[in-house]
Amino acid sequence: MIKLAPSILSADFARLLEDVKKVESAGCEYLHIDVMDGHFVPNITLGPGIVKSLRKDVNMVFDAHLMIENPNNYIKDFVDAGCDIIVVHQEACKHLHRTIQNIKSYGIKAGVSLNPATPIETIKHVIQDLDMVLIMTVNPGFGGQSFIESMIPKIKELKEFIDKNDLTVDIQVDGGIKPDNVAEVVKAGANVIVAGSAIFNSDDIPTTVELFRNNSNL
Ligand SMILES: O=C(CO)[C@@H](O)[C@H](O)COP(=O)(O)O
Ligand SMILES: [Co+2]
Repeated sequence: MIKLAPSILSADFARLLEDVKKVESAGCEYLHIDVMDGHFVPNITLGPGIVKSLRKDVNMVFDAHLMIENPNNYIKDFVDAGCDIIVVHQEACKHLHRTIQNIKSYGIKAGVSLNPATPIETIKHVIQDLDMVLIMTVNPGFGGQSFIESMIPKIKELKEFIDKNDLTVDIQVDGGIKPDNVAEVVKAGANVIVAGSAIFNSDDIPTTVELFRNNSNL
């Protein structure tokens, strides 16, 4: 069974709560919150204040994808805002082990994200502490980009590593995932599917969500 995580980057920020309620009532499990600082990635999005406001009216699992420099300095703010999972980028953490422990010290789930060019090898010594690994299937920064096909063997490699070492770690994929390629990533081993433009730009969100689920049933 996959978990669907619509990315709010493609929501209408002027109608954010209204849009989020649409994906919640369509049965999506996670709300994927893309936080960008204009340094780690060129784009700027939102901070913990907006997350805190949404938290009051939304019951989905809040999955924060921090695309920011020095994420360790902001973990507490996002925990206090109500995040359930915090994902940091391997490339943004000088002391990745410390940041993972910091996230877990608040009793929430910790994840690490890998840019397309970053090998699985770089998280080999911390993966036993993780709840989720995020394989970026586009270069981070923007919604609506094309899926990078060469990430399929990377997802498979991660899945094999997890199974071989008897770990319980979710594999999240993010970027360019649509109803017509979801089967491919699920077959490779992904079980948490981020989709921004495919869901929020759809005229019929419940039908699109159903299509994602039907197509991922292998
Ligand atoms: O983290 C990011 C982009 O950096 C993503 O979460 C995107 O927002 C996904 O959008 P689509 O590619 O599904 O439109
Ligand atoms: Co994201």
